[in-house]
Amino acid sequence: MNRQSVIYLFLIFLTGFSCTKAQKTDDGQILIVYLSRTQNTKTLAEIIQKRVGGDLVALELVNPYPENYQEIVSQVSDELDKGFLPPLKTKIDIDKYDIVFIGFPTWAMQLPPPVQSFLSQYPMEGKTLIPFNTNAGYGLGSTIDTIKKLCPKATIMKEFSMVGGKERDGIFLTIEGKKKTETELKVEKWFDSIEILVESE
Ligand SMILES: Cc1cc2nc3c(=O)[nH]c(=O)nc-3n(C[C@H](O)[C@H](O)[C@H](O)COP(=O)(O)O)c2cc1C
Repeated sequence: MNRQSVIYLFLIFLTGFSCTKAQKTDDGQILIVYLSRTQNTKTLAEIIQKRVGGDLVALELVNPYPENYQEIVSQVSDELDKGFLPPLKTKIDIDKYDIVFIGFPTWAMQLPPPVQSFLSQYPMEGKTLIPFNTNAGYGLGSTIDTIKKLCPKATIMKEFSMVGGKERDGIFLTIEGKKKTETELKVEKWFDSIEILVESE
């Protein structure tokens, strides 16, 4: 084995080592919380959890949204106009966590009301907040700005965002098969850029 191969193997070992450390979440250090309707953001949340460990929690509402797409669009638009924060069924012992991944779809180019409820309830003071998002191709809209406003005392890291479903066009879960594998690689690159493994140790 030449010197280059030895260094390469050593780097793989190091990566594996830090990954294992990051996955030690018995102390409940990492929370991955998400809102998802057609499972794209949920799948992304699971990919993140597979990589860093931590507790995975879905945001659930006291009064769930309608199944029908037009009805949810109209209800969400109304809630956003009024600044209504829907009550959450999900309760979290937030003090247990230092690092919080927050996952959400873009809704009406804004942060979905349930995620606004969550961050209003838990403003993440002193925590590291890492946003991740799926959308129908129109991007993040004002979501990150709203997160910054709701969490002025959190350290907010660079988000991960990708195209998920297009429910309006009858396209639901798309992060599966080849696209899921590609997403895993993109998430890996994102981790390299945000150095989460270094920060979480
Ligand atoms: C009420 C509602 C509003 C939406 N508004 C937008 C939007 O403004 N921009 C966009 O790109 N996608 C929009 N979408 C599409 C979702 O962001 C996209 O399908 C996302 O991948 C869904 O994530 P999920 O599968 O985790 O629910 C909207 C979807 C819903 C249900």
